[in-house]
Amino acid sequence: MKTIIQLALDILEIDRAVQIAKEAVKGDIDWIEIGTPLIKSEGMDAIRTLRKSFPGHTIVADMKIADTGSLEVEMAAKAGADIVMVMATADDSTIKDALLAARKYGVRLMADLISTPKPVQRAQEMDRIGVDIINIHMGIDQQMTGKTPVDLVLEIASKIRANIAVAGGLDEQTAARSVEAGADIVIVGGNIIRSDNVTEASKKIRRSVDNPQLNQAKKLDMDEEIRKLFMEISTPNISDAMHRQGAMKNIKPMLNDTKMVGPAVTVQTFEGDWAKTVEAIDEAKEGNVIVIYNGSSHIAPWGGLATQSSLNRGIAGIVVDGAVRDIEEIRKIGLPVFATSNVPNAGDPKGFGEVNALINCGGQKVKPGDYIIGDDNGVVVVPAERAYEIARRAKEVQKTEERLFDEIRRGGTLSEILKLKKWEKQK
Ligand SMILES: O=C([C@H](O)CO)[C@H](O)[C@H](O)COP(=O)(O)O
Repeated sequence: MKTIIQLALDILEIDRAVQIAKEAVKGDIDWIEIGTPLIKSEGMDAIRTLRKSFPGHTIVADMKIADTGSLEVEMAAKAGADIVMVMATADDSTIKDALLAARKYGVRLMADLISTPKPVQRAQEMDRIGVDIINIHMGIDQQMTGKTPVDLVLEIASKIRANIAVAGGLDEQTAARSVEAGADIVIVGGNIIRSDNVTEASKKIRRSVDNPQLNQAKKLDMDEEIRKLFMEISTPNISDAMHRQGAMKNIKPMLNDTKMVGPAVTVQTFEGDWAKTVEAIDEAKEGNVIVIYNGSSHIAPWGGLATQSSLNRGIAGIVVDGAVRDIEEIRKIGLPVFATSNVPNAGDPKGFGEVNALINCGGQKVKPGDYIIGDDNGVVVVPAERAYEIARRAKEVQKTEERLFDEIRRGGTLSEILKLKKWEKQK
């Protein structure tokens, strides 16, 4: 059986959803899902509109039914859905009643295993009850913490007869791996709908599910993946993902077109004392960012010789809450340096302070190992324990913006496209 690609329209505005679906259909997706956010935003009219716009396509309504199974299946079916989704965590009575309604109105029932405590056991129960499709699903928030549905597909596929769908941040590689593991339907949202070229993104998923053996890229370890993601995204993307936490105040790049990512080695020093700052270079490992609190914008604890030494050690960059000097040499060396100011004066190597203490830099707490990302906008710090999650969330911010840029380039303004007035806080 040909693998089915289900496009998940997790978008709030119906016009944008229809437009994105048109572009995705050109890229050969099969089923069109009205995502839960769209249903919540536009109600059953979203199903009606997509039914009318795509008469030849299978329409899936991600109702995430948790109760009153029969009533909600009936609503979605009458609005034009061919497949209706129910939560596998719902009570068996809800699932059974939803199934009866599905049979009555000639639609199929898909059970979503999202947040199910025992997914293998629950998948078997859904299968016994007679649900048509079982969706092995890691929710968008779960994905941000590194969870993926692919391994579960392999575990469940051999144990049930129902068709298997899989969802949860799928891209070309994970879609291909899911097909190899036994998925019949791959559900893709973000990696198509937030692309600035929806048709091409859909075609890529098509190619990968049709030839899954050709799409087995090497899996990166967690640190490699965090670094790769942070290199691809901007500090504004990260600030958005952190709800405006993490940006350092008054710290500016000393170079243009600069980009820096790495775990922190921290230095606490006192005005103009450059002993610990320079010793930190020898303690740091390749790829680290040295983050210094110095507290003076007039006496520099950092300059050209320290920058050259850092380059030799493979250090990724330097951040100083304080001044630096030898700016021409720093520019020539090309290593990313961020500071509050540049001045002619250096201090003395007195030896006060500490390497790898908890410090405050640019108004932000920084502990050793926290991720430091710098670019032409400034510097942000991401706590080590949230690095993967924030990198993933910031990537989603970037993808959303890329798509919006594309829509604005075609004409219109940001507030028109987002229907901003409609979403202002109601009094
Ligand atoms: O069902 C979904 C989610 O719970 C939001 O409603 C998504 O449609 C599903 O996860 C697919 O989207 P991506 O994970 O962005 O591919």
